[in-house]
Amino acid sequence: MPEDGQSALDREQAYVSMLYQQLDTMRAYASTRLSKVLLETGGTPQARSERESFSQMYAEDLAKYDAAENGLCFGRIDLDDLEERYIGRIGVLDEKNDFETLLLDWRAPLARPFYLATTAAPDGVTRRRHIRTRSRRVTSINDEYLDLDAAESAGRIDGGSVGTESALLAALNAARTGHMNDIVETIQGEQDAIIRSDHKSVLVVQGGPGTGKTAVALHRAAYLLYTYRQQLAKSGVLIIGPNATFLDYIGQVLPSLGETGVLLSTIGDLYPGVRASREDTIRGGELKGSLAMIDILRNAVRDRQELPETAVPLRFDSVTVLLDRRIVTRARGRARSSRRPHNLARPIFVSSIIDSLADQVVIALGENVVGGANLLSRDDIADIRDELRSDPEVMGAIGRLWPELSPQDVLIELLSSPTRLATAAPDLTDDDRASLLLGDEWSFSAADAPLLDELAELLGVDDAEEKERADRRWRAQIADAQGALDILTGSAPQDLEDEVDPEILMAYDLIDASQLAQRQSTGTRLTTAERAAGDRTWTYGHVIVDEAQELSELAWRMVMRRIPNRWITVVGDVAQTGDPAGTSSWQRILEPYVARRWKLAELTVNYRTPAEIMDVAEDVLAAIDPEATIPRSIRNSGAPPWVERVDEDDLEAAVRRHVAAETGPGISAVIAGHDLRARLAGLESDTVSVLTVRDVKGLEFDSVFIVDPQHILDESPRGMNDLYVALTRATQRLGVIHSQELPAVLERVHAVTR
Ligand SMILES: Nc1ncnc2c1ncn2[C@@H]1O[C@H](COP(=O)(O)OP(=O)(O)OP(=O)(O)O)[C@@H](O)[C@H]1O
Repeated sequence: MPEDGQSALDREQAYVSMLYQQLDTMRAYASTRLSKVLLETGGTPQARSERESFSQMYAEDLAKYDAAENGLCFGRIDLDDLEERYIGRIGVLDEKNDFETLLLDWRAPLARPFYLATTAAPDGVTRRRHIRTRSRRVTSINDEYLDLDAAESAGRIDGGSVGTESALLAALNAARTGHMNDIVETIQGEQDAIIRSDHKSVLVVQGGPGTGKTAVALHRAAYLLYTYRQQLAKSGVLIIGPNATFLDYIGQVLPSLGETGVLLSTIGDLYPGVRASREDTIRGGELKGSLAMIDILRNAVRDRQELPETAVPLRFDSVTVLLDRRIVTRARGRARSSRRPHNLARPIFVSSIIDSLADQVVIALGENVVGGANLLSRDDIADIRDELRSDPEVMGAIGRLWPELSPQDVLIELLSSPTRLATAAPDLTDDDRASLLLGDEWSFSAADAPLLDELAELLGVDDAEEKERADRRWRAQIADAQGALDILTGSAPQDLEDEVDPEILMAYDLIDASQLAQRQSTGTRLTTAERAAGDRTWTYGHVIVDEAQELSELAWRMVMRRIPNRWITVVGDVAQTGDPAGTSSWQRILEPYVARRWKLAELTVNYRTPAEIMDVAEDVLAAIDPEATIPRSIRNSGAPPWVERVDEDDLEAAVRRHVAAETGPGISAVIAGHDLRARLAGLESDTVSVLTVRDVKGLEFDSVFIVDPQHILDESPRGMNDLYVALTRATQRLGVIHSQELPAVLERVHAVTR
């Protein structure tokens, strides 16, 4: 007998309530265990370290349960063998009933037909049910029948109090909040294939605006962490986004999926200890991202390996030695021919100079004292070298010729000195060099981070002393652990002392001192993401680059250093490239790293922007690339884009009027060129942002107002791409307000002037 809407709702409510009860039980268990572990004190070092890993595990479980609270269960599939599978944010098992599955984690292979089954390829699924909940209450259900028999035997496919709007359209039409939501309930087939792709090299996800590239990238991170947990928990996953606003916008998605072990960063913040706080000029940023910078930086480092203009006399003991060009040239040649990075080649330079100076001392002593030089033993000469090495004047003079350098020092000095820059970059024009110079403000821009990273490679870190200290610390830790094990063994029952019962395991049988020391030190360590963030040489298990078209060639080198296994998901749209240093071809950018061994996956449906707006955007896309195809919009909004011309003086008032007319729920953006943005900043409020195109990359708003689009075109060599990005940010409404001529590519908006 067909199930009516109300009884279907009641039935699902009963099931969902049972799942929440299970969730409460799981939560109570984790919380009790956590408090118990936290209350315990003392015990052996091993017990302490076990407690720490348990408390971390229970805390993570609790965070996962909290994240699953909203929309715990959102779907169900019925299979033709009458099996029913409920799909949700986490897996729930029935502990009292042979660990039977009550709820499948959306990432589990058995949950996959929920996303993939279609009427053409039902994959055994007869019905897919979307279950929508608010708090713990089931508010509606929406069924799709994948085979006709099942539809007919159900009598009514949709109707009554059962959901009347598909879950996908409901999600797409919802007012925006300024934070991205997860899409686990409505992942589409072409997206699912990418999220679960088992491709182990570079996977490029190319798709037009609004096709869900970012959503897919984030869900792929969650899927990979779930599927390859062992492998990725230690090395971590890095997600790179275009700017801090964007990272804030997507920041909640992974925690809502119960995943915390991911580092989100911009390129500008990827170099540890440096925060980008300055903006380059367009030409400056473009140059900084180009491969030409590698030679310039190499020259800048070589420029710091100096020869003295005239010989430097140095007083040592009773003699004077000369640090002359010949000695320094030879030492520099030796150090350079070692092909080591600057700081690591420095000891070779220093040794060579010390040897030459020691020779001079020996000769001078021979001249001063009868038979002096011959009287010196090998040990005496070694002492002379040691003394020269500890002489501040001598070491100061050597240090000025081949100083120990940090990437920050080299970059600041290069970009603040026209002379140094001219020496390092003789091939650049005067204008280009001027575009690189810092002026009065000595701070870093986003494009400086890859330069610092490049310099860190050219300079190397002479960490021999730090390593020696770490070694000493490690040996001390092992000695402590050994002591702890000795005490444990010493406290074994007396009657076992003489004849240890081979059946009774002693501490030594279970763990040796170095393992114990390791456990103790990992117990106090930071999370994987925190450790990775502070370590320039960290290599990740997987890297996801979003808005990847914006990365410069040097930024790619920086990313690739962090992922030697090349397991990368690259997400972007070459038609949206705004940065002049960005890319218009995936092959060109990836070739040096993986040749042609990368795979392309395409997304073709636009979930964000209504068809009316995409009609306008299509003309702009054709101007960027006549061959490109625009993604198909999944819905119409019924609100055609409009345009209004006003006098220059009325511009601000007109924008204010339109913004004020937005009274419904949701958020708006006013998008303008750089200078205009500053003029319009006063319009900002909780629901209105005034932004440049660079700032709106990857974001979306219910309503978008573009002000004087000609400004946007004029402002950058990639102005047309910027306009395309601006046009495709709206989920509902688009308006253009202008005082300058309207660009010809926007004629279609003209046609619908209101
Ligand atoms: N399967 C889906 N179910 C529900 N919403 C979806 C789905 N796919 C995408 N969306 C929504 O569509 C909007 C656009 O997605 P997203 O920002 O990931 O697109 P994008 O391709 O990265 O866009 P752009 O290149 O313009 O930045 C978001 O609001 C996202 O939540």
